[in-house]
Amino acid sequence: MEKIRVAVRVRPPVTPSDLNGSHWKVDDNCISLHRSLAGTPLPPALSYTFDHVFDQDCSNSSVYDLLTKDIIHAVVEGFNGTAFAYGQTSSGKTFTMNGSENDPGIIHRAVKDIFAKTNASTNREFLIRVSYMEIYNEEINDLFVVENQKLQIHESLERGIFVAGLREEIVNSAEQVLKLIKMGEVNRHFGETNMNARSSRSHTIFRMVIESKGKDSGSNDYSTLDDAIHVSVLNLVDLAGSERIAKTGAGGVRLKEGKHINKSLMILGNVINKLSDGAKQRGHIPYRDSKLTRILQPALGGNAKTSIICTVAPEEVHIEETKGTLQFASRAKRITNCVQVNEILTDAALLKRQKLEIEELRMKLEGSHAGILEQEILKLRNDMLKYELEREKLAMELERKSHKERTSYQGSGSLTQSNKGTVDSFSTQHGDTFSTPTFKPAPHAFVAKRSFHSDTPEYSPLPYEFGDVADEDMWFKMNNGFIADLDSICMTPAKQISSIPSIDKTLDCHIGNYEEVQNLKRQLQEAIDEKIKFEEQQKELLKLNNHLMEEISKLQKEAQELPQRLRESCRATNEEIFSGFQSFVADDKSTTTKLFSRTRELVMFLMSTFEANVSMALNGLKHKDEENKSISLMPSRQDKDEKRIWQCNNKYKDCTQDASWKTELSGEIRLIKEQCQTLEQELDTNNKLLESSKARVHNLERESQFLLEEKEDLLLTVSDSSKRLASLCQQNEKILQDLASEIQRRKHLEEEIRHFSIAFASRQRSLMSFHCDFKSKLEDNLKFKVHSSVLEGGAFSN
Ligand SMILES: Nc1ncnc2c1ncn2[C@@H]1O[C@H](COP(=O)(O)OP(=O)(O)OP(=O)(O)O)[C@@H](O)[C@H]1O
Repeated sequence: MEKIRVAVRVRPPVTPSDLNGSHWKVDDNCISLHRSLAGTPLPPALSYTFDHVFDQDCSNSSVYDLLTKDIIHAVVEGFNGTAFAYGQTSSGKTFTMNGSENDPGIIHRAVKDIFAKTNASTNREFLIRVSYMEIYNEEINDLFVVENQKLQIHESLERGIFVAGLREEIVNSAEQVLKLIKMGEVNRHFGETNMNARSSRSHTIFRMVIESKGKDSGSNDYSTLDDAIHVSVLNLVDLAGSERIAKTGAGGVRLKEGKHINKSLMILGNVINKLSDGAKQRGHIPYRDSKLTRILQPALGGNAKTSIICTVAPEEVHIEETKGTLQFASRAKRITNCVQVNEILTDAALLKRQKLEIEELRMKLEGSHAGILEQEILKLRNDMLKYELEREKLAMELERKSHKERTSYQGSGSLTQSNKGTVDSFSTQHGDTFSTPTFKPAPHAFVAKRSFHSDTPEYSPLPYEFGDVADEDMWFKMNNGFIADLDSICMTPAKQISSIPSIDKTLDCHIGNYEEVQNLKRQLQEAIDEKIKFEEQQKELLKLNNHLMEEISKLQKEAQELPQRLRESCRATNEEIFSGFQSFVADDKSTTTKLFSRTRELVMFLMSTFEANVSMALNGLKHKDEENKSISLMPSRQDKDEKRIWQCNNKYKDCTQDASWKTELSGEIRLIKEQCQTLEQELDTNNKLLESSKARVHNLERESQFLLEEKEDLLLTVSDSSKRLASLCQQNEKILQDLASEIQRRKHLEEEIRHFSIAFASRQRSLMSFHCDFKSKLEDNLKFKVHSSVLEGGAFSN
């Protein structure tokens, strides 16, 4: 987390006479109001502290070195950076950003510095692209290509927020960039106002995208990650200045520009206000309310190192604006950004990183569960070898003994019938003499693959019953194709092992078992890997889902706020117009006052109708045609005049009957003349007032036209937002479906792993029990042989 750096710069006074009369005092990093407006008391403790405060003697070079240089250097290292100038009109923003011939500004110095840094770098190579745009009357224009106008802002996961269609020039020297900037400046909107002979009428954003990657070292060392590509963006912004229409004397085009400038700066102020509230209280940040805040979104509370230079004018007339700028700067100071290097991993770098991760995971696994498993497998393998050796020993012993017997039988002739009977009866008693499962000689299907010799078959350890094995298919799969023909398992009549398996064969058998165990281990490892992969995928999908949910809730909130905002803006304009009227009309008894109060009523009516229409339109209701209401603007003047003439005529009739009618008549005529004159004068004034009110009505009409346009814009935004919302909902649903199916797959996989483990354990068990069986049978057999030889010995001696 990193705080936005904020500095204040005081411009030198325009006229030298103001030099000693500055109301602001700069003291180190502190600026304070030390003299109030003439005739007003000094407000208590109006003092502000910032990262830097530059007084009027400060040069652009100091501003750059102290405020921006570090950010520019960080941009070369892969961090995003933004520097912008904020302040009222004519306070010195353009001077700070662009500078002059003798004292180049921040943009010029940043460009030079970036190329000096990149050229000096020995271990990374760079690709630099530049673009230059302006936001004029809330439309984005490309300053490199005049035809590229009204560009749109888009957002994507890969590129973040970007302006579609903006020309980006690949550059390789500072001189080339400065030339391009000069070309761009020609297309920028400047205009003359009362405050500034060359006032910026648009916000400009000069952007440098710096990509870099490590120079190929040819090393295969996975511990270095130099293959990662850094992509950083530097925005150098010269904002248009806030202005009071009364001061700038703007009208026509300038007025329209001024309104757009003020509106977007007001939204910037709102964004800064919200961000300065702190993470908990801030709620929704209205970045989308203007193109400027949308483009600067990463710089305000996002992933960028940001510096703001707030420029102020020292003159007494600008005290209020200066206070406003300082308050803006104080709030901006509280904002923290979350800064990190922007890395893109190439395939090679990704491979390196993944190998490292795999290596780490393997080590972790080896250190935990896998180690235990491996040890268990080794122990089992040793036990198996031990059993095999014992079996061999017994078999050899048996063979030796039977060989001895055979030679003794051959020497002594055939057995007597009775002896034979004893042997047979023993055999019958035990079923098979050696009690080993052998195979029907004909189909010879069981354990075909594993047998090295058909006459000395090997045995596949069959589970006792399939109930022990969780899944039959899994068991067959595990058995590696050794399909058991269960019918073929039977106890054949006594069949002696003709020869003892050679040491080599036993070894082969061990190798076979070992390979099998290895194979199983590998399968197990693969299953675990796949499980981990699915878990990661699931995590990513969950992340994406959360992000989309956030977006949706943001859009919903915005859609809810729109009608309210529209209503507020209508009301504000209304109030502004009427307060203008109020100030215009001094005498509230004159005809003009009456006229204006009628006009006010009319406008109020128009505004409320407009407001109602807007809310109806926003609610999606159909506007019902209202009956035309005729409103008379003025009280009927004709009626009054007729009344007056009628009164005069009556008087005249009376007077003719009077003797002194002549004197009275002349007096009356004089009076009428005077009245006529007054009326004419009044008429004149009224005509003038009418003219001016016509002009005002015209202005009002223009205002309402603007409002209508704004309304249309807002409606368009609403419909766009709804469309986006719908598409986001669809996307979200799809992702949820994918997520569900992934979860299902994972469950299957886990189930399979479980079955596999059960089957594996059962197989181990059956192997062990087989060996125990085999061993006990051999021992029985040996005992029997010993017994029979004892018997035979007895018979012979008899
Ligand atoms: N620090 C400074 N030193 C010398 N002259 C300055 C300084 N700051 C501003 N000026 C001069 O003041 C005038 C107005 O400055 P500038 O055009 O930069 O203001 P601005 O804030 O960009 O205004 P606008 O918002 O209207 O574009 C220019 O003539 C400029 O040269």
